[in-house]
Amino acid sequence: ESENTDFGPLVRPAAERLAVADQVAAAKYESGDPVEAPAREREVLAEVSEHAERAGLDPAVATEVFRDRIEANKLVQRCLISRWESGTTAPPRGHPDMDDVRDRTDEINQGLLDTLLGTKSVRHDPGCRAELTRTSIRAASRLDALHARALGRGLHSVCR
Ligand SMILES: O=C(O)C(=O)C[C@]1(C(=O)O)C=C[C@@H](O)C=C1
Repeated sequence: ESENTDFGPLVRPAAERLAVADQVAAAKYESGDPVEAPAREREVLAEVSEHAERAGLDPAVATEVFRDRIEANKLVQRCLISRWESGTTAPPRGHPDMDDVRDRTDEINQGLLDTLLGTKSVRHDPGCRAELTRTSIRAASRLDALHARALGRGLHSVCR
């Protein structure tokens, strides 16, 4: 079966964004900063909205999709940090620089926006939900349970 479904380019960077959540969690675990970073969220969403507008994508739609990505990201961070705090799993030893991690997130966001534009017609197709589910199940098989769940959460509003 082909990997190359219409949603592949949308689901892959979503999974990649969640891998970055581990790094964000490690940095916050170390610094004690809260998972929630409202100023950064506003910055991300303003950027998304502006880029969407320029690309001819409904900014409200793009914002909704990215709010889900952010929620998924926070789900992973909260869960990992509580595991590390409770000693369920050993905390990471090192952590990356937060600015580097956010630069990486910006790159992924840009790629995601491009694919949102490229998947406009399939996202409006009545078969969207089924096809999206198929693609995400395949991608989730390479993830642990937490990231698989978060992947689903992050894709809530992809289908119109
Ligand atoms: O940059 C961060 O601090 C993150 O945790 C990432 C992220 C995001 O997904 O873009 C998620 C939660 C924060 O509230 C802000 C942004």
